[in-house]
Amino acid sequence: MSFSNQIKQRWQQGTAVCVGLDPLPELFPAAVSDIFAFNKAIIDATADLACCFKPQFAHYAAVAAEPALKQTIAYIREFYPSVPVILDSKRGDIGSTATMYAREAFEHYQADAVTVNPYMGSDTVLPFADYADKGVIVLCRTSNPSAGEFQNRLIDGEPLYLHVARLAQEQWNRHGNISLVVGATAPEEMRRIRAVAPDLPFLVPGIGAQGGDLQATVDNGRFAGGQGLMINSSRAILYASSGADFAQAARAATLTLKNAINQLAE
Ligand SMILES: O=c1ccn([C@@H]2O[C@H](COP(=O)(O)O)[C@@H](O)[C@H]2O)c(=O)[nH]1
Repeated sequence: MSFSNQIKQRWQQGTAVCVGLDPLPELFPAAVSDIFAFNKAIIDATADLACCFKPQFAHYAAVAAEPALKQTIAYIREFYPSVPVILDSKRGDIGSTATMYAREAFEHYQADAVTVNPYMGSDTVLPFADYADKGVIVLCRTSNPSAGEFQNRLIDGEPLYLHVARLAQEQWNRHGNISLVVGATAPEEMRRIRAVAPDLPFLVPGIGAQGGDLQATVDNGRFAGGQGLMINSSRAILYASSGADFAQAARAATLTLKNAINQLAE
């Protein structure tokens, strides 16, 4: 099944929570031996509540744990095949290299979707978008404090992030597989992006540890008919407890977020 249909199915099952898998071994409880063991416990505790999982690439590459990343994705695909995996690697490069990055995400790691940095232009996005069944999640308006330095700069009277949203909606979405990254920390920008891209799903980081506004995210980000959001939380779920009960605490944090989103969407 395509990434787009997998996500729609998870929305219909009542969840919009993206569980971020950002392992920080220094925060692991003493009894946890390695990254895969930590991820497996989190995945087993949250899969039925999750719309998708999002491992962030640098958290693995920085500690030479690419095999644990591959093992994590393979585990989700084998035991929870209805929950898609977004590889958050924010790739972007000239076309020939972008083709290799697309192979890395979709063929080597077997991810269902990947985050892509579009700020080098269309030819950096299209090699990913050519994988029609895979999701391509384009950075549009990011959640970090300095995001506006470039992304909010006006070009022809409109902020740069809106040009990205329009290209995504009108030119890159030939296979219906494009989504946008829109940070929860920028609710007004989110409202403007939704007006330009009425039917592109949003991956929304910034809830939880970054203090984004959940009510504004739901109000400004969802489709006119509801749904449309993959709301990520990483540290607030993974490190909800540093004790032996970390997996149960992660489940409780995921359930709280899922219920809060559903309540706010009513
Ligand atoms: O604009 C962006 C794009 C990606 N991220 C990533 O999302 C998670 C957020 O983690 P929290 O612990 O929930 O803050 C992390 O992997 C970032 O690399 C983002 O935060 N903002």
